[in-house]
Amino acid sequence: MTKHILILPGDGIGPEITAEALKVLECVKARFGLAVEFDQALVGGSAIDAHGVPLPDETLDKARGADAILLGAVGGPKWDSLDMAIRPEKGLLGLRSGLQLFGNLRPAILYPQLAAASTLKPEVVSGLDILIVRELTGGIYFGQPRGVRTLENGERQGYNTYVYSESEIRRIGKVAFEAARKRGGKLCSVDKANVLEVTVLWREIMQEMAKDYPDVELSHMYVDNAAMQLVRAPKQFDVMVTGNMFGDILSDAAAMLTGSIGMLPSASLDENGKGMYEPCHGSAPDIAGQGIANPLATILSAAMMLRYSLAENEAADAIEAAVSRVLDQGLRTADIQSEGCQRVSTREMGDAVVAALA
Ligand SMILES: NC(=O)C1=CN([C@@H]2O[C@H](COP(=O)(O)OP(=O)(O)OC[C@H]3O[C@@H](n4cnc5c(N)ncnc54)[C@H](O)[C@@H]3O)[C@@H](O)[C@H]2O)C=CC1
Ligand SMILES: CC(C)CC(=O)C(=O)O
Ligand SMILES: [Mg+2]
Repeated sequence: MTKHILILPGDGIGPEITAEALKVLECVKARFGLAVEFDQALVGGSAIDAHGVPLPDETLDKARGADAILLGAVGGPKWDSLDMAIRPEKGLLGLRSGLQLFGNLRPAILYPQLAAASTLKPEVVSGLDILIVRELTGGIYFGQPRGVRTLENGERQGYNTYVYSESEIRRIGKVAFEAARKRGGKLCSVDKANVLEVTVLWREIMQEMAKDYPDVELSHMYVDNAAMQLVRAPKQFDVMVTGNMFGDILSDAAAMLTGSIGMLPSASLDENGKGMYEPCHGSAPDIAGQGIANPLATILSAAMMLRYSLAENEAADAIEAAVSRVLDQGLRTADIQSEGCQRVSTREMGDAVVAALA
């Protein structure tokens, strides 16, 4: 049966990088005879410009009907960033919550060819392969009440609510424990249980769940220490599980260990394995339109999509091997450039991956 993939290019570098991922997907479709069809829709600023809203009903309907979604990135200085992303009913967060994509997998893997691009010394980072499991549809990004209010003394006050229910913690815990079981058997739960009650509950539930996973070694770490440990000795981690905001921040930090945020893919999954796949970075307005963005995080997200939502493991493996081959050839976009390597554009990088696949 034909599978339907919805591509949401978004804004800024989004259209540039998704175009390269689509070329790669078309190539594996032909090579492996995949029964997939592609459709596109607007989200973010491009949707505001066309329809006045960041998440048009048509886009949400198409997303609901698709077997998997590949997203570039949304946002930019032209649009109100809260409209774009943060208000739960809108934009990217509306898409994530509307589809119940609570399980965000963000693998931070250092390709050995990029050791020189990492911000850490080779001996600290070589062989790095960690998985950050981030809760994606709850926590402070969604908690109510939220807003800006005027106090009696006339001063304005901004407020948000950090809330997690037990069931939300359990379902992300399950994703993390299962992932740890399949990988190195180590899970570090990151919280701020010395200050925030919500994360005291988070820690308690992780401890309870650990009884069902005797093969997984569970540890706990406060988020401030976790940020420090990530840049001090990242290989101590195997799987990390944390809430929405902490995971957002820690994964950007982890990105630099791999050389660039342009290398970090992600999968956002619902309970049945339906998913949206996107690079961890944003729309990079500072480099949009210049043809210099790194498309590899999006191409690697497409590989995750084939593996997790379409069960096309061979095609996914082929894409990942092609990315590795291109790096072997010394081809680098600006963000991962190092001495002796050949600088290529976004399009040239996409073309090189396609050539490596052939
Ligand atoms: N998933 C999404 O759609 C996300 C959207 N955003 C939105 O993106 C806009 C920009 O946000 P920023 O905080 O600047 O984060 P950003 O991730 O877009 O950019 C941060 C830095 O990384 C660089 N960068 C990002 N992706 C790159 C790539 N593929 N190749 C080379 N360099 C890359 C950018 O040039 C910039 O210097 C904002 O409107 C923000 O709300 C931010 C994060 C995620
Ligand atoms: C709207 C933001 C939460 C997007 C973001 O920074 C992310 O998902 O990494
Ligand atoms: Mg982020």
